[in-house]
Amino acid sequence: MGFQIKIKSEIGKLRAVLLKRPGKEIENITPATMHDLLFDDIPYLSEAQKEHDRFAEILRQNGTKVLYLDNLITEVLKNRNVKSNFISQMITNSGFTDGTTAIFLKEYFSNLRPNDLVEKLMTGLRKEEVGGKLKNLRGFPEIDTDPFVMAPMPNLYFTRDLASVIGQGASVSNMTFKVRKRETIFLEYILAKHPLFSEHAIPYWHRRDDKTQLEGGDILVLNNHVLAVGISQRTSVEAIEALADVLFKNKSGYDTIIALKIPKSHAMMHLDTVFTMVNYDQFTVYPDIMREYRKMDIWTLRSSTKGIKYRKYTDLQEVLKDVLGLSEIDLIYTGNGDAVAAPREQWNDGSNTLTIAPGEVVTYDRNYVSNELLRQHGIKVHEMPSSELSRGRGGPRCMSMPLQREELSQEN
Ligand SMILES: NC(=[NH2+])NCCC[C@H](N)C(=O)O
Repeated sequence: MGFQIKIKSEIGKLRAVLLKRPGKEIENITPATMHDLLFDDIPYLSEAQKEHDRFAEILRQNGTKVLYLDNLITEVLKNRNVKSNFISQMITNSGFTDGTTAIFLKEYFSNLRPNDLVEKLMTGLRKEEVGGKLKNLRGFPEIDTDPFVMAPMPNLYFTRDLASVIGQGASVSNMTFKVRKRETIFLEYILAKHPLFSEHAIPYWHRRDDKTQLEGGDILVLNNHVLAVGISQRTSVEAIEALADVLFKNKSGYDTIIALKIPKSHAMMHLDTVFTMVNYDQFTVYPDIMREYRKMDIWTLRSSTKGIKYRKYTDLQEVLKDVLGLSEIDLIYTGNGDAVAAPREQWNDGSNTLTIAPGEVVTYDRNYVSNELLRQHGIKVHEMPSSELSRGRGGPRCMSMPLQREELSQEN
């Protein structure tokens, strides 16, 4: 029943994807915490779930196998030893390295069935749920203003950021912000222990405890040997160097990285919020990332016998042509580059397309200017509802982690 993870492009027909349906963790966002939790508003959960279910349905209708993160981790945790190690890791990573709270939490979580354990960890653990039983200072409600002993993980529905499949290997992220750091533990256990994946040994290009900071939203697998990686709020230049080193020295198939510097801001936290690939020679791009016509800071890192070779570019179109060996590149601007529509639609992830086959994408319906433009450029657009999910600052690409795509017959 095992299958091999394999991603050799951004656009090959999407065969299998990992999603997380938003759950009760969303209801544990408050005005006081939303900023730290990386939200700009509090989504209405039941609508967000309906929107997400429609997303999954569009994917299934188009031949994609949809796997859910919570189901997979629940299956993994049926093994008692694995469950015990997993609980310890979650507790340590929640800041309880030792002492009576850690001991209490270990026992508390060990007594939960795998599905309840998963739900509780994702939703967060309230003081009042354990207060009476937690017989130390932490158990007193007055000890601080935080209602949680363990914080919720509302960003889990952005599965993209937790890991990326590159070729036939995986890069598990080291998340920038504390509130997202524990999310990757789920991924690490799923990839290492779930029977679906454990049949084929997975090479790792990056791991969650690697020192360098890297998130999946910054990685685009352009073809079978070229990656684009954002130098961003979430991915450091050191991480890109380390990734290049591992990919180039191992049999990854990857010999070229395009590193693109993007603004370090919340609206553009990852490369995929401003740049995605939708066809062999077509890309969406948010024009404001360019200083002037097509200009930005871009470097290529190429594998050579003397180590990594660097080249600086300033023209996005030129670097894409060079590296992909194409004579023309079609850049499709978010909001048609309009002074108002472009930033408005970028804010709601108008550039964050999930490509499900060459020239075929899933987008948010609210970005109607960008969607219309994509259609004018010959792209087939499947629109999904987006009032609530968009409040988390992520679109269809952020909400999906591709596990397997069909290889392209005509590799560029
Ligand atoms: N791949 C992406 N663009 N993901 C969007 C993540 C949004 C999330 N609220 C965060 O700030 O982390």
